[in-house]
Amino acid sequence: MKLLSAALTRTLDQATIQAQGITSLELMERAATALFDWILTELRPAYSTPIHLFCGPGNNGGDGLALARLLHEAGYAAHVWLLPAKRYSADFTANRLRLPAEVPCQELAAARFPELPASAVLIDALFGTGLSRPLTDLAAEVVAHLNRSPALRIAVDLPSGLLADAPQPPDSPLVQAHYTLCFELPKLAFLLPGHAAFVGEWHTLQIGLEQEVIHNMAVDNYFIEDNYLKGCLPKRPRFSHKGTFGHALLLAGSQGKVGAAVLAATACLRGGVGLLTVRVPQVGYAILQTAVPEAMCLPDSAPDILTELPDLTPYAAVGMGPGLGQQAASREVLRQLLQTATVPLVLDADALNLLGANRELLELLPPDTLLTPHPKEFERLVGIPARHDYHRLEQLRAFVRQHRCYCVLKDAYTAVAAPDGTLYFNGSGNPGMATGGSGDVLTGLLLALRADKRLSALDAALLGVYAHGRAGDLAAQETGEAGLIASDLVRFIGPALQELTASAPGL
Ligand SMILES: NC(=O)C1=CN([C@@H]2O[C@H](COP(=O)(O)OP(=O)(O)OC[C@H]3O[C@@H](n4cnc5c(N)ncnc54)[C@H](OP(=O)(O)O)[C@@H]3O)[C@@H](O)[C@H]2O)[C@@H](O)CC1
Ligand SMILES: Nc1ncnc2c1ncn2[C@@H]1O[C@H](COP(=O)(O)OP(=O)(O)O)[C@@H](O)[C@H]1O
Ligand SMILES: [K+]
Repeated sequence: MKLLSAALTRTLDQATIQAQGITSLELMERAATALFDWILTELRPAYSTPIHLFCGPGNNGGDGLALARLLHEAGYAAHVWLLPAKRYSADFTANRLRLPAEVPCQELAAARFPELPASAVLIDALFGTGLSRPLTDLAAEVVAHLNRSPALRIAVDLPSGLLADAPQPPDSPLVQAHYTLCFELPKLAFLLPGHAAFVGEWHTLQIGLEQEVIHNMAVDNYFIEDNYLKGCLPKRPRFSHKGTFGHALLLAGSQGKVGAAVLAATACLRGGVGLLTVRVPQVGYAILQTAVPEAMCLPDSAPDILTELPDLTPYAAVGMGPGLGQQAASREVLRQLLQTATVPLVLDADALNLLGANRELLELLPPDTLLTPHPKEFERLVGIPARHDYHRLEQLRAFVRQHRCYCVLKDAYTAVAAPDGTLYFNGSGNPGMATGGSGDVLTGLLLALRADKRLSALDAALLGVYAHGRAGDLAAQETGEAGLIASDLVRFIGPALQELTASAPGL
């Protein structure tokens, strides 16, 4: 699913209007009807629930006015509050005129804000994608008033005050919505950590925008939908053998962190790898052989850290990093790996920290290497703290272009960056995954998918990131979010991958 800028959204509106031979007012009516349907099915308000709609001067306000009419016609208690302005959009005015006289409709004034008790529902239709500058004066006061209320706040299209695709000036007034309901496609702004407290839970409502036009739009941000990857993992051929799915090598673990190697190894096996060899220091040998009997173990000669790179000839992919530590000897193993590897690499955790601390190593990254930093590791990799969430995404694009690599920037909405700078945001997963070892599981899973020659680097990254989150969602159904631990993720990798597997055999 594409993520459109505000400008592209406007283009899409106009193209839909032309292609379908409808008026912009009819499109607004579709939007209002979709909002109305969602409110009725999801919130099921009582007829007596006061629904206060705060409407701005543009089409976002027009949506609010049309929704107020629909609610009133269905017997609900709609109250409209208008933000006075010098100019109003044509569709705002048309819907203002269509509002039945019985619907209470007043202009907002600083001295006359309505009381908004906990029992009320507030619809924020002040500003949407047309916001051109931060809110000030009366609009800012209204936003503060809405945020003070204990009532449920629902934002239409965007929480008012949020700029659609530009960084937010610090402390600018912003509605803190519990729900944000937008049309057809989500917005990039919803996926950024700094906006979570304002966007709340977001939903997309279908309003019949032209799919053909969306299809032809060039964008560099995508959202991975639930059904997008279904069937993308090739079915296993009947006569496959363990060589079909590749032999992976995992370099992981150090004194006190052998568990990271165990988690990554079990995840790699559950990810469908044919064979797995794990390189751990001596301290990890018995642990690994006991905890993961399916994996072969090739212990390093050093007692507590990795100091030697094994012969890479047998392996289809190599993963390095979980629990590694950052000793100089391990750095040299990483250097040798980068200099000699001719197969796909997956680098995580301390392998990334070593790259960040020894930036000359970045020049050695083989093309299509997959890196999986969390934001702090990413900051160490690029060496410059991001000024804001959009800046971090710019840094991410620049990084993958410069190093011709894939980078999985892990977060609530993990971004998979391809070497051409395209970003794919993942929506699966839940806060239960914010627990030690979740990232090690992802590394193991991605290593398995990179060892599978049937998958491209991009498909492996997208499938792995999505399946990791999906495993978290399946696990949380059993354990709850608080009780989820990384080994639960491993248990659900199989079911998550099964959902993504093609039903028919590939060629
Ligand atoms: N496909 C879709 O997605 C569909 C979208 N639809 C809806 O249209 C909405 C976009 O409507 P829109 O373009 O009229 O913009 P909107 O956000 O109402 O605001 C514009 C007004 O605000 C003003 N203004 C701006 N900044 C300001 C400030 N800081 N302080 C004060 N004023 C400020 C600005 O004035 P100006 O900047 O010109 O001075 C102008 O008057 C979209 O979010 C969705 O809800 C549906 O109807 C149909 C399908
Ligand atoms: N709130 C969340 N929603 C979805 N996924 C999450 C959330 N918090 C963490 N995750 C996922 O869990 C993993 C955590 O990785 P990482 O920070 O490297 O953990 P660790 O270093 O402990 O192994 C990432 O894949 C991240 O996307
Ligand atoms: K809004």
